[in-house]
Amino acid sequence: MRIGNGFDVHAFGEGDHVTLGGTRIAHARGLVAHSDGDVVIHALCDAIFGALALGDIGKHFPPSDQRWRHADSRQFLRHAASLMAQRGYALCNADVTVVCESPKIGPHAQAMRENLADDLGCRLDQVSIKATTTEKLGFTGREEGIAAQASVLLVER
Ligand SMILES: Nc1ccn([C@@H]2O[C@H](COP(=O)(O)O)[C@@H](O)[C@H]2O)c(=O)n1
Ligand SMILES: C[C@@]1(CO)OP(=O)(O)OP(=O)(O)OC[C@H]1O
Repeated sequence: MRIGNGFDVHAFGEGDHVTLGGTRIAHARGLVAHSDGDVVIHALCDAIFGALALGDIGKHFPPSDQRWRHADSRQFLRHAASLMAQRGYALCNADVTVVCESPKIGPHAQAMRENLADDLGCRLDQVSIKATTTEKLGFTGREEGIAAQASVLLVER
């Protein structure tokens, strides 16, 4: 059994939507990133890479590599899932907390879980998405960006 955790932040910038957990959510601002800025998937990838002691997302998909410019982060998650399987592990469960005042995540949580379960090749009940504000405190409270934190447990196949 192996445990991993991941954390990611992206700042708000110009745009009319954010992509979280592979789900496009209309919003007054976008997220500044090399890829699509999907903090949910980036945190989840880092949790998986961490559990496998395989470094972090920037090692696998360097921000200096133009291939990942505006990339769909779901391909990062599918890659992490394939490395997990190659090394003889399967996901027991993943739990993600999204931290932002807005957008509200609740109405999109089911769609996000479905995307993540598809990419991870697991059941829906193995993937949890939660959200919290920081009660207007700190950078998320000032709506300067979105943070996500992920935990995973991997089991031998
Ligand atoms: N971006 C968010 C933030 C929160 N939620 C939901 O609201 C509940 C209350 O949030 P608090 O920060 O006041 O505890 C939280 O438990 C989530 O269900 C959300 O959907 N999107
Ligand atoms: C995802 C990558 C891809 O180049 O770039 P960003 O979209 O900027 O996201 P970050 O969370 O900073 O992780 C680093 C990179 O791997």
